[in-house]
Amino acid sequence: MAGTYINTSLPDVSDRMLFAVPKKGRLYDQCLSLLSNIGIEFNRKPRHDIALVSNMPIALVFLPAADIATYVAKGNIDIGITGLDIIRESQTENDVVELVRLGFGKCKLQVQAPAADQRLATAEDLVGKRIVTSFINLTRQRFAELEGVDDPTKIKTQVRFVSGSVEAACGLGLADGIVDLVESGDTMRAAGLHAVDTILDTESVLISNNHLRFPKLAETIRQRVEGILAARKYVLCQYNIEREHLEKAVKVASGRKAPTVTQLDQDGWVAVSVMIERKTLASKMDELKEIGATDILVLQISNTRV
Ligand SMILES: Nc1ncnc2c1ncn2[C@@H]1O[C@H](COP(=O)(O)OP(=O)(O)OP(=O)(O)O)[C@@H](O)[C@H]1O
Ligand SMILES: O=P(O)(O)OC[C@H]1O[C@H](OP(=O)(O)OP(=O)(O)O)[C@H](O)[C@@H]1O
Ligand SMILES: [Mg+2]
Repeated sequence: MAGTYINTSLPDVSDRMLFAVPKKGRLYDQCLSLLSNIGIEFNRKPRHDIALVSNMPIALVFLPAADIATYVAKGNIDIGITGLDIIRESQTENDVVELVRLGFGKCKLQVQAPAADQRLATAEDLVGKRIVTSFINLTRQRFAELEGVDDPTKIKTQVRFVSGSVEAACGLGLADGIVDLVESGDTMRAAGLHAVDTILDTESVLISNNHLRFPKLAETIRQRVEGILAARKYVLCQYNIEREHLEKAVKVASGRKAPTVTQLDQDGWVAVSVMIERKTLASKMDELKEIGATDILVLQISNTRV
C-alpha cells in the first residue's frame, strides 16, 4: 500500500498523499507548470526523486512516465500523471480511476512501415512480419484483431520490444514495421516511414488508485486542475445590449451555465457577462455585434473553480 516503504535516508511520507510525476521526457515541463499553476510548492534537491510539498500534505514522487500507471494501480502511489497509452499498455485501466484528461501529451500510437515499400501499404500487409515497439501489449492486441485471433499471445506476427528510438528499427533491418507514438510526424518521416494504422489517440491523464487514502485531498487537486483547464479554455466576455435583444444574444453565447445579466444605469439596457470558449470567441463576438451588442470586452481568466 502507498507509503509503507521505510528507508531512514528518505523523508517521512507516511502522512502524505503520494503524487507521481514523470521524472523527465515529453511530459515533464508541462507537469511542472501544471503543479505550479495549481499552487503546489516544493523544492526538489538534485538527484532526489521524492520532494515534500511545503504547503500541502503531499509528497511528489518523480518516476519514469512508463511506470506511473503500474505504481498507481498497485496502490504504491495515490495519484499521478501519465499517458493514456501507458495506462492501456500496462493493462491498468481497470485498477486506476481517470480523474482528468489534461489536454497535453497529445499524440497517436501508430503502426508504421517504410514509405518506399509498396508491398507494405496497410497494417494487414505487416501481418506475419517483424514489428518492433515499446508497446508490445497494444501491438499484439492490434495484430490479434488483424489476424482474427482471440489470444494476442498466439499471433503469428513477431513483436519485439525496444525501449526507445523505435523508428530506427526498420532502417537497421531489425523490423519490417514499427508501432510508436506520432505527434508532428517529423520523426516518422525522417526515418522514411509512414503511418498505416492508428491504434490509439492518447493524451496525459491525472489518475488515482481505486482505494484512495486521501480522497478529500485528491478531490481538491482534481478541482484545481479542472479550474486551470477551464481557465485556459474560456475567456470572460462582457458586453452591453438593449434588453429586447438579450434573448437572441444569449442564444449566441449562453455561458457554462447561464450568463450573468445586470441592469445598466440606462433605461432598457443590460450588461452581460458570459464565459466563452476561446476557440469560438472571434465568431461569437461578430455575431453579438451584429445583434446589437456594444462595448464588448474580453477578459483573460487566470484561474477558476468550476
Ligand atoms: N512526441 C510526443 N508528443 C506528445 N506526447 C508524447 C510524445 N512522445 C511521448 N509522449 C507522451 O509522453 C509519454 C512519455 O513519453 P516520453 O518520451 O517522455 O518517455 P520515454 O520515451 O520513456 O522517455 P525518453 O523519451 O525521455 O527516453 C508517452 O507515453 C506519451 O503519453
Ligand atoms: O511525431 P513527432 O513529433 O516527431 O514525435 C514522435 C516521437 O516522440 C517520441 O520520441 P522521443 O522524443 O520521446 O524519443 P524516444 O524515441 O527516445 O522516446 C516518440 O517515441 C516518437 O519517436
Ligand atoms: Mg520518448
